[in-house]
Amino acid sequence: MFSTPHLDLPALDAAGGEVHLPGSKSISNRVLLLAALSAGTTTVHDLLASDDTRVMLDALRQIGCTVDEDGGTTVRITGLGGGAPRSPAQLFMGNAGTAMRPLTAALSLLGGEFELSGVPRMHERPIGDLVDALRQLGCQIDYLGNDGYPPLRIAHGQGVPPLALAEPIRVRGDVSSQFLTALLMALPLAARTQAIEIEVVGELISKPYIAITLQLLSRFGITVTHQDWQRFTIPAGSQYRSPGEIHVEADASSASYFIALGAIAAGHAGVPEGIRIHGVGLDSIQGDIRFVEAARAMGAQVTGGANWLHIRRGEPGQGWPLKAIALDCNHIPDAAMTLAVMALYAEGTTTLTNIASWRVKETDRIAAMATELRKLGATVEEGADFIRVTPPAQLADWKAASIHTYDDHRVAMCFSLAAFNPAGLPVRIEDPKCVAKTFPDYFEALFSVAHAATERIPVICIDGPTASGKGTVAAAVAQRLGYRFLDSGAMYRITALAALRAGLAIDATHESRIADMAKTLPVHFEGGRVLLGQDDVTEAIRTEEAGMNASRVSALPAVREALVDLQHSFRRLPGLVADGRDMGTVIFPGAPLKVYLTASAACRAERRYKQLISKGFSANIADLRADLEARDARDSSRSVAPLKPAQDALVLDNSDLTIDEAVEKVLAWWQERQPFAAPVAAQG
Ligand SMILES: Nc1ncnc2c1ncn2[C@@H]1O[C@H](COP(=O)(O)OP(=O)(O)OP(=O)(O)O)[C@@H](O)[C@H]1O
Ligand SMILES: Nc1ccn([C@H]2C[C@H](O)[C@@H](COP(=O)(O)O)O2)c(=O)n1
Repeated sequence: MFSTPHLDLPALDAAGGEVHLPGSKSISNRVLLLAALSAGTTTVHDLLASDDTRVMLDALRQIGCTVDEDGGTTVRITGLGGGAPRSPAQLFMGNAGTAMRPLTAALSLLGGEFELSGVPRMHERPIGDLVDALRQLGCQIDYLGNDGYPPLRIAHGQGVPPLALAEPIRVRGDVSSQFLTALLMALPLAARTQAIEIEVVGELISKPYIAITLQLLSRFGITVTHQDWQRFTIPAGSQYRSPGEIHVEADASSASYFIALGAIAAGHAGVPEGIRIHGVGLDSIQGDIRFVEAARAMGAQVTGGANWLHIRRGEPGQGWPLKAIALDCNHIPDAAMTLAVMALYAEGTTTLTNIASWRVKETDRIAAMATELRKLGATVEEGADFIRVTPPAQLADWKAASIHTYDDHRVAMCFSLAAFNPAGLPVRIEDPKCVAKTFPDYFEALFSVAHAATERIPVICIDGPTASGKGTVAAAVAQRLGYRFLDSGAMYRITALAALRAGLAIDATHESRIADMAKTLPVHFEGGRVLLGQDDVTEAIRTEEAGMNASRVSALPAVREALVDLQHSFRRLPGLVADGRDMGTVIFPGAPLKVYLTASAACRAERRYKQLISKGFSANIADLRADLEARDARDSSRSVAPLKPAQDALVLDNSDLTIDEAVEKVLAWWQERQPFAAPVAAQG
C-alpha cells in the first residue's frame, strides 16, 4: 500500500494483463457478523483485509467471539450462538457503515451496554432511521452527540427489554439500504417463536445490496421472503446456523475501476490484449456487477464467466471514444462514481441521476466528484441527486490536477483513471492510503497492468562521491514519494564479489569474462536484503574492501556496458530514485531532476567512521579519509562515465545539513518541477 502524502501518476497510455481483486467489503462484513451470531465455527475464505473489516473483527473480539486470523485472507470465527455478548464495551467503528449499522441493530437485540463511535465523518453519517426502528421495538438507545447520528449508547445492561414484535417494524428505505440490512440481520435473533415483519417506508434504494443480504442470510440458515421489496418476513423458528465454510466473492465495485481501465486504455505490445479480472464474474450476487451494462453502453467490450471478466476497448468510431450516457444509477450507487470519470473520455455530456445517497457516504460524493472533475478541466453541473459531466473540449483544456480524496477510497481509485488523459498530463492523488478501506493494494494492481511511455516515468538521480549520503537521501526520497529505489553502487559491488568468488582478478585481462558474468548476474533484491543466487550477500557487499573492489570493477568499460539494461529495468511505475555516480550523466540523461550530493572529505570520513563503529567494526578516521579520497579519485578519473555532476545537476553540499534537511531540499526541488500546486491540508 502507498502510505505517502500523495502519489503522482505519470501520464499513462496503455494497459493490459490480469488482476486478482480483493474480497467484497459488503459481503465480508455481513459474513463476519452472521458468523458471529451463529453457533460453532465458520471459516471465512478470501476475506477482504481492509480498514472496514478490521474494525468489524476488532469489535467481534471485544464482544466475546473467538477470531483466528491466519495472516492471509482466511479467518475463523467462533460465534456467540445465542449466548450473551461480553459487555460493557466501547466499540470503535472507524468510518465503516457496514459495521456501524448492523452491529447497532444486532447488539440491541443481544443485550448489554455498548457505546459505538467512529471517526468524525462517521458522526455525520445518519443512523436515525435505524435507531427509530429499533426504538419502535422497545430498544433503549441514546445519542451521545447529535440526535440521529453516532456516537450512541445501547443501554440494555439489564437485558433486552420486551420487544413489540406483533406489528410490522417500519424502517425508511430511501436514505440508506444499510438500515434495512441491519434489521434483516438482527431480527432473526428475536424470531425464535414468532414471525417478524419489516415494512419499508419510502422507495427502497440500492435493492441489490438487500439481495446480497438475503442471499447470505440463507447461507446462514435464515430464509427471508419479501413482497416487492417493500415488506419482508422473517419466519418463526429462525435460528442462525453456520455453513462451516464460506468464500467471499471479489468486490464488484472494485472491479469497476479495471472494467473502466479496459474500456479506456489502448493495448500495448508484449502483453495480452485487454484486462482480465479474476474473482468476480457475470454470475456475481453483487448488484454492482451491473456496472458492466453501463460500461458496455459507453462502448466497452466485456465478456465473462462465473468468476472472471475480460474487457477490451471498443473499435475506433464504435466504442472509442466512449459514448456519453444518461443513466439512473440507483442500482449501482458505488460503482457509478467510476462512470463519472469515464465520462472524461466520452463524446458529449454524461448525466448520472438518482444518486442522492452519494451525499451521505464517506464524504459528500457529488460535491467531491464535481470539484475534482472541474480541476481536470471538465465542465460539471451538480444537483441534489445528479451530476452532469462534459469532458474538456480540447487537449489544451485539460489540466494537471492534484486530486483531493476526502478520505474516500472510491474518489482515489476512480480518479487514478484520469492519468489516461489524452493531453499526457500527470495526476496527483492525495492521501493514496485511503484506498485501504476496500482495496489496500489498488495502486500496485493498477501499476501491474498500466503502461506509461518510458520517458514519462519520472527519475530523480542522486549522484555524488563516496559517503556523501546519496544512498540514505535517495532511499528516503523514494519512500516519501512511493517511488522505486535503485542503488546502482550495489550492482558494481555484487559484480566485484561474484568475480572474486569465481577466481577472476579485477583487471583489464578479465574484463570481458567479468562483463559476461555481470550480464546474467542472478541478483535479487528482497525486502532490503540482496541475494546472489541463493546467497544472502547483504553484509558481504557493504565492507570498505567491497567498495574499493566495486570501484575497480566499475572502471572496466565492458562491465559498465553490461549493467546498463539492469539499471534501466528499475525505471517502472510510478517512478524511480536512483543513486550512484553516473545516474544523471549516462544512465538516465533525460531525468527531470538530477542532484549532485556532496560533503567535505572530513565530514564524509567522519560519517563513514560513525557508520562502521555503529555496526561494531573497528575503524580509523584518517585511513577512512585516505581510502575514500582514493576511491573518489579513481571514480572521477576513469575513462568511461566518470564521477562528475551532470551539466544540469543541482549541487547540494550537505556538510552542514541533517539527513532530514537534505531530504526536504531534494523534495522541494522535485515539487518545483511539478505542474500541480502543493497539496492543501486534508479536509474532513
Ligand atoms: N546529512 C547527513 N548528516 C549526517 N549523516 C549523514 C548525512 N547523510 C548521510 N549520513 C550518514 O552518512 C553515512 C553514509 O551515508 P550513505 O551510506 O548514504 O552514503 P553514500 O553516499 O550512499 O555512500 P556510498 O558511496 O558508500 O554508497 C550513513 O551512516 C548516513 O546515515
Ligand atoms: N553508478 C555507479 C555506482 C557505483 N559505481 C562504482 C564506484 C563506487 O566507488 C562503487 C561502489 O559504489 P557505492 O555503493 O559506494 O555507491 O561502485 C559506479 O561506478 N557507478
